[in-house]
Amino acid sequence: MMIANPALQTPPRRRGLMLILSSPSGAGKTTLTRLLLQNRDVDLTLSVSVTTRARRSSEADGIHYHFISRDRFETMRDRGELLEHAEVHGNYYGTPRGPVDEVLSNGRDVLFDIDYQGTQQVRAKAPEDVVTIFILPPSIHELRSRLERRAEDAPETIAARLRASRNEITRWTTYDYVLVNDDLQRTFRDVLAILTAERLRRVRQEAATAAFVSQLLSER
Ligand SMILES: Nc1nc2c(ncn2[C@@H]2O[C@H](COP(=O)(O)OP(=O)(O)O)[C@@H](O)[C@H]2O)c(=O)[nH]1
Ligand SMILES: Nc1ncnc2c1ncn2[C@@H]1O[C@H](COP(=O)(O)OP(=O)(O)O)[C@@H](O)[C@H]1O
Repeated sequence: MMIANPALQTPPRRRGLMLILSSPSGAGKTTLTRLLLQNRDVDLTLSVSVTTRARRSSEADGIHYHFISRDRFETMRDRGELLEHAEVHGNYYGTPRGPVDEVLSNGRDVLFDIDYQGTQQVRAKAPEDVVTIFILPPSIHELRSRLERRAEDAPETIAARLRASRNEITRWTTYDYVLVNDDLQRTFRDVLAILTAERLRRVRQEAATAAFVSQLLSER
């Protein structure tokens, strides 16, 4: 006779993880993020940052960023509403804490497109739950071409981002994984492989596996 065990009918979900993508401007974070979010099997929720930079013509408020004033940013920061924040290329960027906490507490995973400063802050707060990937361009020449082809920024903005890219690139050593984004589909497959393996880590499956193992061991 089968005896229903209510604890096994609703196995605990694994811990949610935080997948962080960082790169110099133009290496391909936004493109990879779009591919990840478009894929129905991936099940990631994007953390939508607040920023004080001007909206690009391709961007929508509330989808790519929440575009806010400096005053509003400083209020959010001072009230502790940001999980992390940094000044990048002369603008403020930050991650609203509330939506991230909500997704993680439901056992789901959050995707972040943030810089190395923000990555350090999130890692310091939740070292066990963070998976970090740094995306490198195949060359500086290609990085410049991509920024120019994207044609979203003024020439002086592109020049400033290229100058900053040299410092950003040196941060690769602080990341768990480093990918050279030459062939986009290949990089995307590598990101998926990392995500799949990280989701399967024992520490993230501990509660569900313990419940399963006790069921296995109770079999006669
Ligand atoms: N620390 C931090 N960095 C962010 C956040 N949102 C975006 N960034 C980073 O800010 C930098 C500039 O982003 P963006 O203005 O969208 O330019 P792009 O990288 O050229 O697309 C990138 O390195 C982003 O990863 C955030 O909430 N926190
Ligand atoms: N692997 C790739 N090969 C060629 N072009 C790419 C590749 N990845 C991204 N791009 C292009 O490069 C430009 C910059 O990419 P984007 O994703 O906006 O970079 P980031 O978000 O890191 O600033 C975009 O026009 C994008 O279509």
